[in-house]
Amino acid sequence: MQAPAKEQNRSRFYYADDDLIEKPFNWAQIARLGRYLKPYRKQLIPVLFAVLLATAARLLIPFILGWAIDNAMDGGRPDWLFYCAGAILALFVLQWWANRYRIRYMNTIGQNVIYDLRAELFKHIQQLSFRFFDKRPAGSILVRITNDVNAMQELFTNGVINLIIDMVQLVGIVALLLVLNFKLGLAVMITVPIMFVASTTLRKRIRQGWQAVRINQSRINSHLAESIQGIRVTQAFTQERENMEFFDGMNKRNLRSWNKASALNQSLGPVIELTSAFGTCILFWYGSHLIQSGELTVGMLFAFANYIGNFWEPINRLGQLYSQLLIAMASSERIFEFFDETPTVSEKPDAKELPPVRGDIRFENLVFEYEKGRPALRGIHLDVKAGQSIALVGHTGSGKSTIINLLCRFYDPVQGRVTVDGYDLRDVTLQSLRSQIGIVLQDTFIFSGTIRDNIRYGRLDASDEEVEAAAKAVHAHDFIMALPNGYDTEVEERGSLLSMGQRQLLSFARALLADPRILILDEATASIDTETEVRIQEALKTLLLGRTSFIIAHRLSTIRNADRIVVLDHGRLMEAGTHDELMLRDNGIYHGLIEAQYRFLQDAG
Ligand SMILES: Nc1ncnc2c1ncn2[C@@H]1O[C@H](COP(=O)(O)OP(=O)(O)OP(=O)(O)O)[C@@H](O)[C@H]1O
Repeated sequence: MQAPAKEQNRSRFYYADDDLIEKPFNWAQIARLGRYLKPYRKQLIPVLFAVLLATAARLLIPFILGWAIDNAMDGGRPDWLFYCAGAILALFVLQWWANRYRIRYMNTIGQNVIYDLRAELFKHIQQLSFRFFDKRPAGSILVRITNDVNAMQELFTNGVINLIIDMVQLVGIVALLLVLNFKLGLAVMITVPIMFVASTTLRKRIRQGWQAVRINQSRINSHLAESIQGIRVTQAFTQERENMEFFDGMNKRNLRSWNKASALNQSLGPVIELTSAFGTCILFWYGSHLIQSGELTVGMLFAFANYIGNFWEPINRLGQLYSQLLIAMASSERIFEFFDETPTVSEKPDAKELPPVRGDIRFENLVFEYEKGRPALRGIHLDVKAGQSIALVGHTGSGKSTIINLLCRFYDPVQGRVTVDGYDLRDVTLQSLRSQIGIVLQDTFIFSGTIRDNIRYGRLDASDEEVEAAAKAVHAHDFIMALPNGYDTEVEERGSLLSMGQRQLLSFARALLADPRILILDEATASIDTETEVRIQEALKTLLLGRTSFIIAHRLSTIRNADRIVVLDHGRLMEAGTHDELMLRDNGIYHGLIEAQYRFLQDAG
């Protein structure tokens, strides 16, 4: 199978951190994983006890059988056979009961561990700063929370306990073999080093095979997430075929890597089986010699053969467990990498609560860069009085959103500071700051749920009356009532069933309900009809009343209505003033921008 050339040429969905799974087996990581079991110590003790009980029962059965052959059958006491059969039956029942208990409780513990892990990971990711998300596509984050956590599930429900069962069984059998007949015990164990060498060389290749599988799967998932999120763009640009080809290439590569890893994995079994057959040959050859010399009974040879059968099984399974462990190690390493990520914007230990603000805001000589050496803001100085509305204007990439990002403290400035009512943002808690800032984004985020839920997102304890009052104030009530179930209409995820203007009005209602002193508005760029424009402008007036507001403005009407217009260019504040003041500067940037917009509108008309 040849992967399409297109896919091979591209490095899309290749993440530098995929390479991380090349790291070797790591005990520190196992210990770190073990910490997740710690809260369940008490439940683990009876499970371990059940494991011991089941193993002891299992190991006793061959001994009883051997004993029965020597003493009941050979020894001429066939009546003892009845008791032996009874004992074996009792041991089987005990083994069955202990296994049932173990499986049930271990599943619960495993699921609880996964629950804890997932919850902790989600909580942690929510706290991470914007910088973290700048570096990673949403798909790769998604893969970690779903795939990598799921990969751990098998480890915690079956892996850990099987490891313990196999170890206990192995140790038990070795001890029994040596006690029953030291010489024969040693002889059959000659095969162990052979098996060890054969399986360790295979193990490395198996591990690399599974690593390749995980990388390929993670890419497929990232591509899937991106494709589904961007399906509209794909269809609009009729890129389905090329997307399919690209996906097909990834899918084939995944299939190939899976087949290879799986074949390697399965080759371990026959190696073990061959070695175990060799062990059985030694057993019968050397065992019959020992019987002839009177050092071994037939019954004990029978017991030995049984133990040997039970001996290869855990060794074989340990090999499989090892690959499972490696898969889980790779996943856990990627999960821990997230856990080790600390928010770049963090609260000081002595951060104060920002009291209810008036809304005086100062940007003092603000310098900021997203990437070193590429300043996005170069010395911004701006004084905003409480209640003023500021329109931020400038070419794309001039730094408008960056000012907002710093005001919300999504990032910290490289130089200078931002103050609200005289408080440096770095001295107050994030919660007390952000809870007093309302943000209305250009791409209004509509969650799945009802219209009412979506407005209430602004203030969760708002009553139905308050929700409706907010909707009325921003003129959203009429269109909501025209929907099939009014306020209880379910909106699809991201509000795809609502128009752009309707989504804007909903987000205004949401912001009004939250009633923040400081409001940030990223105005939608999409053109809307004049009637909606008028409605939105009226809604805006209600929304902005008495708040300090920053509007990344695109519509002329919004810009003109602002108390002050701030013009940015390449991260510098170039002009500030009212519309009339700025229009007086014939060669000014603002003057140029407005002229250009008029010309555009005239041409379009
Ligand atoms: N997350 C980021 N990582 C790296 N660079 C960024 C990031 N966000 C913005 N930039 C860069 O910072 C500069 C300012 O960007 P900003 O988003 O503030 O511009 P803007 O004026 O809001 O543009 P637009 O009107 O297109 O939204 C640009 O050069 C941009 O490329």
